[in-house]
Amino acid sequence: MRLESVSKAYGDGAGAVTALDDVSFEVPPGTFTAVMGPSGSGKSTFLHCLAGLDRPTSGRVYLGETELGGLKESALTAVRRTRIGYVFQAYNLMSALTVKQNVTLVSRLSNSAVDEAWLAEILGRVGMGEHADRYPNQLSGGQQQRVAIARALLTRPDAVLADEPTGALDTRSSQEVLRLFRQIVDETGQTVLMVTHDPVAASYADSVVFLADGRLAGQLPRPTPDQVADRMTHLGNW
Ligand SMILES: Nc1ncnc2c1ncn2[C@@H]1O[C@H](COP(=O)(O)OP(=O)(O)OP(=O)(O)O)[C@@H](O)[C@H]1O
Repeated sequence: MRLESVSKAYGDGAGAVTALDDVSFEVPPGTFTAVMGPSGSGKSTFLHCLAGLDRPTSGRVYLGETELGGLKESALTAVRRTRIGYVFQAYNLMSALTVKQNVTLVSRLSNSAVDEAWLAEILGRVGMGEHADRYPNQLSGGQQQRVAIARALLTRPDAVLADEPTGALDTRSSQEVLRLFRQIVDETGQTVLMVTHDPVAASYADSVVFLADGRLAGQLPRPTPDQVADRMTHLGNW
């Protein structure tokens, strides 16, 4: 995944806000990257542009060789549905559906056949194999987030993009989710990109990219929580 000179402005005239300002960045395939920066620095916009959820005002976004800006809406929807998995802070599970039904909902809505063996493997991988018939309100926050991760993995996406996936979780559940992301990268070679405010969460990544005022403000390979916290302190309020 790659951003080339991407800028994104919201609104126009005197009220315009520049959320991203000429950002170029490549997410190396098969790695775990964390995105950090002060509140309002453009982290979610960065993730949304990479994910094709938001179209940049200028610049180009590539997923592999595919330039997302060149795609018609229907083709972009297909890329979003099959090649990218999303995980959000609020797990966004349907309360009336079981774990298994939640994980397969999008496939069933698009009339795609569900590979039961693959579904079982994915549920096992996120540690939810024994809870496949439970409803979300019978699960802890960490378990619900692991269901959301299983849902993101169902189409065997090239990349999983996560916006504050541990923001609502306690320390132990956060650890489970972060270990799972680490495992996805190390064992399947998929790419994970995660926006976070938490230096400990960021330290699970191979590298941290920092944003400030919509611009790239450095990168930290093999981060430790202390190094990340130190960088963030120098970037301002967070
Ligand atoms: N839909 C929108 N309309 C107008 N302005 C927006 C919109 N989305 C984001 N912005 C503005 O763009 C800037 C960057 O926002 P963004 O959500 O990307 O930052 P962030 O780093 O993810 O913030 P936070 O850590 O608080 O979630 C902010 O000034 C924000 O107010």
